[in-house]
Amino acid sequence: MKKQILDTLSGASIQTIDASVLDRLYQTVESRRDTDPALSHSARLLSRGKRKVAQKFGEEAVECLIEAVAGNKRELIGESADVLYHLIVMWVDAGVAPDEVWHELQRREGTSGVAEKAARQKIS
Ligand SMILES: N=c1c2ncn([C@@H]3O[C@H](COP(=O)(O)OP(=O)(O)OP(=O)(O)O)[C@@H](O)[C@H]3O)c2ncn1[C@@H]1O[C@H](COP(=O)(O)O)[C@@H](O)[C@H]1O
Repeated sequence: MKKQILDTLSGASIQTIDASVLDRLYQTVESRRDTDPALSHSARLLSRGKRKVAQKFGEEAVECLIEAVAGNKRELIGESADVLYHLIVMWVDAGVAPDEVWHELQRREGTSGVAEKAARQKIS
């Protein structure tokens, strides 16, 4: 995935980071499946099962929204990274490949959420 999603302000210079970092993170977590849980946090989480993986994602999401509501931008960035990491662990556990999510996002591109919701309400 080549789309640039984040411009990080580091000191005086702006460093552009590519969203392929998420693809690489997925590959890394996937590769940890059979690693000794003592050596890898991802392996430890995955070994604890689906419920624990989902619980950790939920906890990180709550921590993220707390920082957003408090208006703490720096903390929100850190918590967002935790959420993305734990979401990826949940994808690995569930057998969802990042490409499947990217395709879904691509499919939605250009469709206004307002129009999509209105169309759904007409059907039901
Ligand atoms: N992005 C992350 C990342 N973000 C957060 N964390 C870890 O997530 C943990 C969250 O801490 P918690 O105390 O909430 O979790 P916990 O220790 O399971 O505690 P419990 O609630 O279960 O008791 C911390 O140990 C963080 O270091 C991460 N661990 C790994 N990664 C990435 O995953 C890659 C592989 O890591 P390993 O699997 O450890 O090799 C790394 O190179 C990183 O790129």
